[in-house]
Amino acid sequence: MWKRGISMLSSSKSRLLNQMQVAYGFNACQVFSTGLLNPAEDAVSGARRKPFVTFVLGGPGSGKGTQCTRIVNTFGFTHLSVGDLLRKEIYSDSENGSMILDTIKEGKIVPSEVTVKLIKKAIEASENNRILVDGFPRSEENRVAYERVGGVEPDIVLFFDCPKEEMVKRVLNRNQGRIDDNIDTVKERLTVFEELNLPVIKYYSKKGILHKIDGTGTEDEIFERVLPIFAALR
Ligand SMILES: Nc1ncnc2c1ncn2[C@@H]1O[C@H](COP(=O)(O)OP(=O)(O)O)[C@@H](O)[C@H]1O
Ligand SMILES: O=c1ccn([C@@H]2O[C@H](COP(=O)(O)OP(=O)(O)O)[C@@H](O)[C@H]2O)c(=O)[nH]1
Ligand SMILES: [Mg+2]
Repeated sequence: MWKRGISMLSSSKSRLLNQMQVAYGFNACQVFSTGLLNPAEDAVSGARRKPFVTFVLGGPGSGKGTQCTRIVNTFGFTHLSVGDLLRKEIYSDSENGSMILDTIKEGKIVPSEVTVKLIKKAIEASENNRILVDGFPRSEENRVAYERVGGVEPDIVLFFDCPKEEMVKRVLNRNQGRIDDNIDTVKERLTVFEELNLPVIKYYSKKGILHKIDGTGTEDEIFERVLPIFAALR
């Protein structure tokens, strides 16, 4: 399985992996053959192994999606952006489409039963056993609802810590035509983040699985802070 992943890497990514080998003393084969980041199926029994799940948290515009793309390209994870899953629902014939649209427009949180179902389905459909869940859970209620339905627990949680002013600047410059990238919605989203999402982050910190990452600086500088976290998973 890892061989297929490696063969898809472009030469620039291979270069990065080489740099990582020098910097952190490991190589791609070691990363992909580790006991933690192992193939999706047991070679002998064919049974599905528990995936290695990383939750990626941070305020709006903190750089979650950007850094997830880097992690996917370097470490072969599958990226599940929960915001993207919800946006897809809006444009499908889903009965929840207009409710989801209104909720996102207002900067509030979509009811857990909707989100949890979408995440569970996406994880189960993924043939990869290295998964990034980006942007969930956004509240303690989200977290508990997910645990209740037997969703896969995160092995680690990343938190991109970024000052509010920087997050606002990034969101207003995002330019992806998102209905929630405006000053009124972002203000509400920041309030929701502080009131409802920070307690979840605290919870994972107490559990000892949180990696708090300074989310300021260039994308490259931030990714340099992310690399050792995955390097340590050998
Ligand atoms: N380190 C950075 N410095 C400046 N802009 C960034 C940085 N990281 C991401 N961005 C830009 O900021 C915006 C928000 O980033 P994104 O990854 O979508 O954040 P999130 O998923 O946390 O909302 C995007 O337009 C992205 O290109
Ligand atoms: O678990 C989630 C993830 C997203 N959202 C909604 O989707 C919006 C956009 O989320 P996304 O993660 O795409 O935004 P980002 O933080 O990346 O800007 C949020 O403000 C919420 O309204 C939600 O309700 N639950
Ligand atoms: Mg995002």
